[in-house]
Amino acid sequence: MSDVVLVFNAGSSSLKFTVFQIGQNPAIQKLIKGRLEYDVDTFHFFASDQNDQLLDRATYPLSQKKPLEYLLDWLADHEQGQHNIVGVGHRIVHGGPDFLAPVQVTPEILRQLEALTPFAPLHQPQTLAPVHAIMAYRPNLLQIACFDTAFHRTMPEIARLLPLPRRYGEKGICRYGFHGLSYDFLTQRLHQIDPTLAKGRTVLAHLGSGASLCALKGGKSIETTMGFSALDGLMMGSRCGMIDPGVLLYMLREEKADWNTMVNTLYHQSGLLGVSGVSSDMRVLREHMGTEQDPTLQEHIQQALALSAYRIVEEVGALAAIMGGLDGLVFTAGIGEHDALLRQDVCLALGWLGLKLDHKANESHASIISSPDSAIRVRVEPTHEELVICQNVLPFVQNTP
Ligand SMILES: Nc1ncnc2c1ncn2[C@@H]1O[C@H](COP(=O)(O)OP(=O)(O)O)[C@@H](O)[C@H]1O
Ligand SMILES: CC(=O)OP(=O)(O)O
Ligand SMILES: [Mg+2]
Repeated sequence: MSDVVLVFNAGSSSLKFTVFQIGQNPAIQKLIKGRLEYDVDTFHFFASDQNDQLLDRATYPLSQKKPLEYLLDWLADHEQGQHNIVGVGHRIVHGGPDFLAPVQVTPEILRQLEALTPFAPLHQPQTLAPVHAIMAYRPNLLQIACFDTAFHRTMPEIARLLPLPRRYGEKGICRYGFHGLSYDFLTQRLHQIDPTLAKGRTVLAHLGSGASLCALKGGKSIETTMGFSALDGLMMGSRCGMIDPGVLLYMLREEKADWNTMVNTLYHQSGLLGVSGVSSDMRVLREHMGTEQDPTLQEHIQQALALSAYRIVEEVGALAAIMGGLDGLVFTAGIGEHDALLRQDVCLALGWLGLKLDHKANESHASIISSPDSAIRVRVEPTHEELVICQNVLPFVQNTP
């Protein structure tokens, strides 16, 4: 029987899970990887083995089965006494001002994490759901919470402050930053493959359904585009990103918008979806670009794609200014890893900084996509938040080899 760690990575568009075998050589080895995706009234389940071969897939109406219960039952069936789960690691989106490192979840800690829900009203319940499910299913299992906010604990005080009356800061209303598990992975990876970028002035670009940039200087986060909430910064799949607060005041006063309407508009109806009127999903937009017959829709899709790249360029410039220059740019997550056209739009617009794109390398999603004489090295690196979570669980597991 082998010892395994189960990792949950709950995001806005899916719940990813990985089963890692822990041992000596290698210390961490992926055994099973899978995800749950949600539609309006159905969920889809996928699982693959260590060689990425499909093990199982299923679709059920949400009225018939609860997705997390289905996943835990599937894992129990699949385990069949082969694996001993020694710990469960979770991506928790918000650690607030106090949780700056991974922590073992107890009922009291869980209450404290739930109390942070007003800071991340959509993400916090999503990322805590697997914790609740495991507590109900196997209450004695070791559970470790790993925080998206923790990597940004190195941001200077000035980057954390919001220019609001002091009483807001005293309530924890300040800038935190997110996607920290992904940035932690990329930083570790850069130390292995490109120490110059790991130690230099590098922008890490996590471009998925949620998207943000991190200014990494000397191996530490000194600034990031998300702030108090995961709504700030870049334009995203269905989130607006940074927006003039005057627009919110207009919605409140002129449209008499209530909290639900505001949340729905800003989190679910904006971004790529809002501007294109077609989809929040980059792949769908790229497909439509080639086939859309309606000229107005064509134009709207084009504008959504252009605005998305424009906002990235704007924010890379801002982070370069904060770091006093730019040595590297690293693209990651669903869009960053796979969408060569967006990378091209961003890199061409940054040509004034001396960035030179190697078009062939970019089109083939090579690891380095800048040309050798570029002043800025541009890389494409798959992220692996689950691995960082597993690493964080190991010190808590007693008798770890
Ligand atoms: N081959 C691809 N080309 C373009 N975009 C892609 C591709 N694969 C995934 N994406 C985009 O990546 C985004 C999802 O990124 P991901 O990192 O998986 O998000 P999350 O972790 O937030 O669920 C979606 O917009 C999706 O369309
Ligand atoms: C913090 C955040 O935006 O997460 P996700 O990308 O999973 O939505
Ligand atoms: Mg993600």
